[in-house]
This record gives sequence, C-alpha cells and structure tokens, in this order.
Amino acid sequence: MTAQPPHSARPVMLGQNQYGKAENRVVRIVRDGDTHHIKDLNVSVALSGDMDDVHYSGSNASVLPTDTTKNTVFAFAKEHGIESAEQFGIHLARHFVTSQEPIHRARIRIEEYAWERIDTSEANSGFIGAEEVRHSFVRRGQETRLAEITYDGETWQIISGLKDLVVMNSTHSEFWGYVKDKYTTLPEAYDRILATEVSGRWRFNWNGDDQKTPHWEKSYEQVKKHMLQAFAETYSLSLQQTLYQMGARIINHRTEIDEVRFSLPNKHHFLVDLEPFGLKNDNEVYFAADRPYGLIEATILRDGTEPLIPVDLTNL
Ligand SMILES: O=c1[nH]c(=O)c2[nH]c(=O)[nH]c2[nH]1
Repeated sequence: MTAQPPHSARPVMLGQNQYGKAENRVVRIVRDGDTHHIKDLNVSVALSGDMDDVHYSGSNASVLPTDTTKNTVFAFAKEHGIESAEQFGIHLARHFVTSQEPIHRARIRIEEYAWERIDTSEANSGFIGAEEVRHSFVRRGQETRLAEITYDGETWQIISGLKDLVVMNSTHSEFWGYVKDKYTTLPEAYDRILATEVSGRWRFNWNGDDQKTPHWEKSYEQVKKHMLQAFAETYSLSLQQTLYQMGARIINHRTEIDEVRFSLPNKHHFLVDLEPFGLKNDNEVYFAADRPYGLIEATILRDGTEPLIPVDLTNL
C-alpha cells in the first residue's frame, strides 16, 4: 500500500509517474540462408503502477530496474523475433503487466526505420552472371514508422503512425475566398504548390482478441497507400480539405481503424518576383520557406467512436 510521505505534514503529493528505459535501439537480423531480413527499432518502455514507495521513501522493493526492461527488449527480439513493431510491443506490454504485480500499465513506444535490399540482380548490376547479394541494404528515407502499445491488464490501445513523410503536389491546389481583415495581405491562389510533411497517427479498434488481430504490416502499407492516394487525388481548395480526405479515405477503406489524426505543416512555396531581372515567373520559380509555416491539425473519426489519440502529436 501507499506509504505516507516521510514528512506527512508537508502538503505535497506524488502525481502521475512512469519509468522505464527509453530508446532501446534494437536491430534484429533473420538469416534465411544467404537471404537476410532486418528489423530496426527504437523501443521506449514506460511502466506505471504501485510506485509510491520508491518516490516517497526510496524503497526499491517494487521496482523492476530500467536496466531489466532494456534487457527484456533485446531478449524478446531473440526469443520472439520482430514480426512487426505492433506485435513486438504487444508481447512486451503483456509481459511487464502480467509478470510483475506492482506494474499495472505498460506503454511501449516504437519508431521503426525501414531498410530495403540493394538491387544487385543481373538486370540491375549490368554484370552478366553477377551473383545476387541478399545481405546488403540501404536505409529507406521516406518516413519513420511509429507504434504505441498501451496495456493495463484489461484494455489494449494500439496507435500506429508515421512522421517525416514529405509530399508535394505541383498543381491542383488553390486557396481563395478566405476571411480578409486589415492585416490580410495574402494574395488569392488559383494554382499553387501544396507541400507538407505528414505526421499521422491511427488507432485500431482491436480489443485483444487473438482471432481478430490485424495483419499489422499489411495494415500499415495500406494506410500509407490510402493517405498518399488521397493526397494525390484531391483537387485541393485548402490543406484542411486535403487532410480530411486523407483521413476519411483511411476510415472508409480500413475497418480495423476508428480514428486518424494528422498534423500537417503547410510547407509554403512562394513565387519569386523575377521582374527586377526582366524575367517573367510563369509559376516556375519558388522560394521554399521553412518558417513560419501554417500548421493544420485534425482528427477524423468513424461515426459513433470516441477520440482517444492525443491532440498534440509531439506528445506521442
Ligand atoms: O491551405 C491553407 N489553409 C489555410 O488555412 C491557410 N492560411 C494561409 O495563409 N494559407 C493557407 N492555406
């Protein structure tokens, strides 16, 4: 039970607390003969439960060391393999909550860096009879994949996502008809560049039923595909409208997902005035400004569901 603070006269109470080892960089290689497969994760463990004593009195009797949580990540990579970030996080969260009585909740955050095989096939290498190499990889730079798994012994919450996915439409974007007050100088745009760096999260409606576990890898690829297709195919009257289409398309096509949240910086591209040089700029030369940027954020929900993804994605 909760020990009293040593000086209980003091009007001080411990609030929310959690602990664990952050940013365990684990690389798991599966060697299938000469063909190797790589999973490269950054795994952060946060545990909470009956941890009053360690804060109030310094008793470590309920504390599973953060060092042990680190070791568990690496041991599980060996013992269970890493089928997907989500599956790996589920194994870890279940382990901490079910094996340690004082631990009531585990939150596992994972970033995944994707690697792709360097193409050394005969066709690509240009060498007749070249022996194909199956153990060389180049890091895929498009995006970082994210997963957050939370388990309290009863309820699972699985949120997947991505960040740093930079996309651009070089036309089919307009912005006009907005409110104008005495500070408004923005010219209306009927053909502009629309570019953003997608940070997105999506929440699964999975309730822990093993029979209904989504195929995490396939789901991720499909969600990414739908968000990119919606970005490409929407004739945009604002980034807000594009964002909504991206989320709606995911909800409409992926029954395993109930909620999507996006944070989309509007990466402004301003036409450069070339008149001083006697040149006409016919929508060809832009200044890519890095700041300030418009920041457009919204949640898109399946009808009848509750929003549970935190509003501020930097906290996730
Ligand atoms: O797509 C946009 N949405 C805005 O709300 C906005 N505001 C602005 O200055 N430019 C843009 N573009």
